[in-house]
Amino acid sequence: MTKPTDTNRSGHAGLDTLLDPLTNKGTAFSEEERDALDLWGLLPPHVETLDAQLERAKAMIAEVDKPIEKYLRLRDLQDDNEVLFYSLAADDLPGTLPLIYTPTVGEGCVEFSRHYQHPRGLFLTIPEQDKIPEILAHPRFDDIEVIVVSDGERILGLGDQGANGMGIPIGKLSLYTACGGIDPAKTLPILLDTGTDNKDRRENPTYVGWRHERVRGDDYDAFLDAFVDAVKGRWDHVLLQFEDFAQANALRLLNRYRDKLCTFNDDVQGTAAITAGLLMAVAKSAGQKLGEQTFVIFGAGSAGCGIGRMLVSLMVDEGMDEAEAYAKFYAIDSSGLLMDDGDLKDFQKPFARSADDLKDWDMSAEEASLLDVVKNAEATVLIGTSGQSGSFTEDVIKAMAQHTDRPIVMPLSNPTANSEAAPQDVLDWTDGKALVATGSPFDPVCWDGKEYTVDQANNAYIFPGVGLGAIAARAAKVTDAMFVAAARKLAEIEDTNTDGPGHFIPPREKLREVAQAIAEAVARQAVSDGVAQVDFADDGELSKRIEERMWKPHYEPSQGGE
Ligand SMILES: NC(=O)C1=CN([C@@H]2O[C@H](COP(=O)(O)OP(=O)(O)OC[C@H]3O[C@@H](n4cnc5c(N)ncnc54)[C@H](OP(=O)(O)O)[C@@H]3O)[C@@H](O)[C@H]2O)C=CC1
Ligand SMILES: CC(=O)C(=O)O
Ligand SMILES: [Mg+2]
Repeated sequence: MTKPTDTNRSGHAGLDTLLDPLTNKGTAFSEEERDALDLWGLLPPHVETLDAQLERAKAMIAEVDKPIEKYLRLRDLQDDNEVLFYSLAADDLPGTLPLIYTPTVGEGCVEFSRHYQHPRGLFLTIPEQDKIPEILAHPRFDDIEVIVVSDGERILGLGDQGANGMGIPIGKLSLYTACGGIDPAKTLPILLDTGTDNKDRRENPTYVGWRHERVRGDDYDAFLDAFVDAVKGRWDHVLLQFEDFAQANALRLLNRYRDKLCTFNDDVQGTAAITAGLLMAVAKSAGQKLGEQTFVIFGAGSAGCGIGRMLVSLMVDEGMDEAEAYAKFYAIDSSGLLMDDGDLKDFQKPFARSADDLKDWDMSAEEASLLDVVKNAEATVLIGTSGQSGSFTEDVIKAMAQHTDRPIVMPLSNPTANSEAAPQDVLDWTDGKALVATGSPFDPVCWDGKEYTVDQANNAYIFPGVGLGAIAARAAKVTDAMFVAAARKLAEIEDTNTDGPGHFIPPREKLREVAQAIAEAVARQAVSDGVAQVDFADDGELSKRIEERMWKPHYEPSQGGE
């Protein structure tokens, strides 16, 4: 998160080394290092290896039961010693991910203020807008390569968490390092504190954010512009990932900044790529085209419509006319099925249906429930990006199974409690016919006496690789084609297994290999799109350069030490 500086902050260089999580090795400082850094007395005498520290850290996490307690211990570890934290993540990625990421990170955000202790990342607030360039100018940020920024307004499916949303940029960047191999010293989480409309947060005595209603309109835009200008002015090249902005801002800000710097919106574009990648893998395994499916998107917001747009572009690549591809979709928001005479947002309009489309239905669009839409549209793919727990009910899922042998059900909302359905239920309701992928991790499901893991369709499969590829290529901007390249690569990686709920993307254990493979595809696409600002002699050099930049947790000899 921060770059160690040469400045002697506490007046004791050794103590500064211990207090900085990027340089601290704790009990692993050798005797020579203890001499050189004047650490004697500041540490217990026994010198440990990283492996021994790891065993102790694992035991410390294992001894508490609740995920939030494990999360808090892991966050403490990260703030104390990043090498040890990432060693632990590497040791058991599938086990660590649900703690440092969805679902537990959601609770971590809700509880963020109550547990706030250590500084990590930057809180930039509207009242201090003029100070942004000065704050970013500090030499400790010279080497930053990846920033994840949120304004905390749409944290997973948990709504406005204000400054508590900082847990998300921290969690996403932990995955950038654990999966994408980005050196933690080159990552910077940022929370733009523009107030919160969550009264519970604002009025809670422990709340650490700016106790002000959300600033909107021109003042919000001016603040965002000031921030983006400051980022552009500060670094020759940096990747800026927007995360968990509310619908009114997500796509709007993406369109505002996407041609100005290397930036993307993970909820819009990363989510689209994981969903499209998985659906392409399904189509490939069935020898079908995407265009043979009929899609219902339940939750026609940033993520849902982002998914729809990418699927349309892929169907057009398959040879379908664009209007015909849009006609494959039925999209629903909290007001119901999107209709062309309705009050729609611009990004929703291409997905709208006409009265003529519904002429054979027994009810009006206003009366049509999700069940009615699924039945009448004969949906084969049901995507949930609504944040509404349990909305894929038994009758909805059974209705799908009546007109397709292999209903594809994707309850993508996070965290787990907000999932539109539980995979075991979906399997039970369809006599094991449904293919299921969820946004948050679920326990393995059981069908016909066999246990199956469930694919996790989460943008964690995409953003670490896209980010790594974009910075390796020093991409001036992130093109849509780079996300399509990521989706296509994902679809290529894994041999699929159509048993039970299906298995179409690599398991979480392989997220680092996935990120590396995607990074190569993305960097290659950046070159062919003319946005790369470095040359690669050939594909081999591109792969080598990406592999070489992937940081692994290890201790460097400390200055003056061995
Ligand atoms: N698996 C993954 O990788 C990802 C999952 N997600 C998840 O997707 C969810 C939505 O995120 P995002 O798209 O950014 O949020 P948005 O607020 O942009 O979209 C939510 C959509 O759901 C609709 N909705 C809300 N309530 C209902 C309801 N009762 N019936 C029908 N539709 C409803 C909203 O309608 P309206 O606008 O009318 O309120 C809106 O269209 C979150 O839970 C998030 O965690 C997001 C990104 C990645
Ligand atoms: C995964 C993710 O980005 C979200 O739920 O917002
Ligand atoms: Mg998100």
